[in-house]
Amino acid sequence: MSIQYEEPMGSYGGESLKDFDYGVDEPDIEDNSPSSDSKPRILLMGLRRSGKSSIQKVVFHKMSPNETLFLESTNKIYKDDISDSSFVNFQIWDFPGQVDFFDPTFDYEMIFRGTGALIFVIDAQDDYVEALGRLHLTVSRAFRVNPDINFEVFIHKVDGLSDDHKIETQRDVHQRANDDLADASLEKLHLSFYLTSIYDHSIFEAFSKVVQKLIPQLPTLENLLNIFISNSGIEKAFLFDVVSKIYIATDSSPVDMQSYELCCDMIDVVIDVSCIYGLREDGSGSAYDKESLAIIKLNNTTVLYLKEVTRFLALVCILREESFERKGLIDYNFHCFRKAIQEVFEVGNSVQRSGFLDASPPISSLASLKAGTLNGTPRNVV
Ligand SMILES: Nc1nc2c(ncn2[C@@H]2O[C@H](COP(=O)(O)OP(=O)(O)OP(=O)(O)O)[C@@H](O)[C@H]2O)c(=O)[nH]1
Repeated sequence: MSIQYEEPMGSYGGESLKDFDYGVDEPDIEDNSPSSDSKPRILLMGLRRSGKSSIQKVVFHKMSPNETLFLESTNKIYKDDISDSSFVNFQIWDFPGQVDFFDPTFDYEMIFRGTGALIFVIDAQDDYVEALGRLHLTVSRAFRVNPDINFEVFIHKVDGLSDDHKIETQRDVHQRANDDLADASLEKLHLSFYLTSIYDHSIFEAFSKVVQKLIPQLPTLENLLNIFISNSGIEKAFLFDVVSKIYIATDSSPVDMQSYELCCDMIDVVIDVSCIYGLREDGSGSAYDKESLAIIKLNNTTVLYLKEVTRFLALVCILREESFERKGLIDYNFHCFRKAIQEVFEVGNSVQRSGFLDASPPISSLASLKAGTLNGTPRNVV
């Protein structure tokens, strides 16, 4: 395997990678600023010790899974503002395991009204009968307050289960949870199930899917990625949020876990090397900036290609070595792709300011992206 850096990369402002994260925990749920109201809210709920805080720390704060063994029990709602990127712009609320809906000081109506997704975490290594009862109580209450919430169930800690046991557990949880909903005449309430563990990439994959459902621009992003890869001879492309390694969009070909893991590993390698060798003498600079770019050639004729798209997003592509010979074309198409993404941001920001969310495709950049085709000479179409 050879790693090639075409441009030097800086550092995350002199901090070690672990110190670089989205924000700080605020042990306070009172925040009535208009900006925080407009951000989608993701709730992490579930029984005590099911793994909620571990998920939040591993995905968004670079905590290593082993360190979660020492996490103390959460006793307040922790609000985490993930707002440094325009696309991944939300808050995560980590609930203590023992939330009591009958406690008059717990204003669940207010909380559910502003919620985009509710993640209910079930410990698959434990007896989950009590968790299923709690899941039913939680989602039925939330659904009555806000039927637009996406309900996501993480069947968590599956690292301790055999493959057969995983599938059996998922089937059983799915069946029982939906039977409970049917008994309560709540068939319209849709639950999505994921098998997760903090010890592998499954938690990042699951979180990616949860976050994607909250991105109104998703169809536009997918469309742009489809056009980009088909005109550039690329097999698979992911648009990554670099810090969390959540992929916020990919082209419409199926995602296989190995490709996703490979791309995640590439981001880790690039950022780690950049943190160590990319700093200026005085320690200033950034590990990820607009010059960030890396090419990794694997020994099976596959090339991994990473390029900066915005301050927080990177495009990571998987392609064959022979397609990479047309690097000029790929770079030209990438240039158009990046421009289109910037237009999506601009549209997103302006409609958000006017209080209306829509995702119209940025026509001009799409046109020029189509213009640089695999077999032709890149040219500009206005
Ligand atoms: N094996 C395994 N253990 C996990 C996983 N995720 C979390 N844990 C462990 O589960 C324990 C409880 O994790 P926490 O994140 O504190 O659980 P919590 O749901 O936030 O707990 P409360 O704050 O009490 O509600 C810790 O010892 C974690 O190391 C996982 O995917 N696999």
